[in-house]
Amino acid sequence: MDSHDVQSDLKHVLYTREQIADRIKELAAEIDRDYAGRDVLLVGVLKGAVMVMADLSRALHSHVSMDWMAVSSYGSGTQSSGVVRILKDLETDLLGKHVLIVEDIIDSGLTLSWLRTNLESRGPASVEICALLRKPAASKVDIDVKYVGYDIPNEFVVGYGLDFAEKYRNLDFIGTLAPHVYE
Ligand SMILES: O=P(O)(O)OC[C@H]1O[C@H](OP(=O)(O)OP(=O)(O)O)[C@H](O)[C@@H]1O
Ligand code: HPA
Ligand SMILES: [Mg+2]
Repeated sequence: MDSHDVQSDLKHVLYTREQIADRIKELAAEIDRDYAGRDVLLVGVLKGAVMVMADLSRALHSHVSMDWMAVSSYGSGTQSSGVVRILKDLETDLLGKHVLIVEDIIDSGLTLSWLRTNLESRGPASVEICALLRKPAASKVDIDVKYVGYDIPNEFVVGYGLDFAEKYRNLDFIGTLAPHVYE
């Protein structure tokens, strides 16, 4: 195949679309149980969390609203800069709301640690986190994450919303990137 063949950029598949769908249904069942009788505001973190948000929200039976925030700490590299910038803020007033932050991945944890503190300062009734992936070995800060899909090894992953230099977000599975792509 030519140099645009996506498969040749990947080392291996970590989770298939079926595995992701099953895990998201399990997380949704937990969330429905925990938030029974309460309205939830899902806050999706653009752009990585788009796929998780779309599938998780449709697997939930609770009443939910959705809003979006865009923050950036990575630019086009594979290492977090640690400097978080708000690129787009929420449109919703968080006062008295039960907020559930929806993320694709916790890597260093710097993005979510900063975001949680930021949202907690806006007077919500509660703030919890749901992240599909977490890399325990890469953690630079302790964060209390209530819902985690999978703990994964410390390798750069792409697909299902996750990018490398804005590519691969549209893959319907999660895979690890072959080193030749970023070295
Ligand atoms: O735990 P951390 O080390 O902070 O990394 C995790 C964050 O980095 C990625 O987003 P990025 O800033 O690349 O933006 P994107 O979602 O638009 O890809 C990812 O979607 C998380 O938001
Ligand atoms: O492993 C990753 N892949 C894609 N985006 C990311 N942002 C933080 N970690 C990652
Ligand atoms: Mg990214």
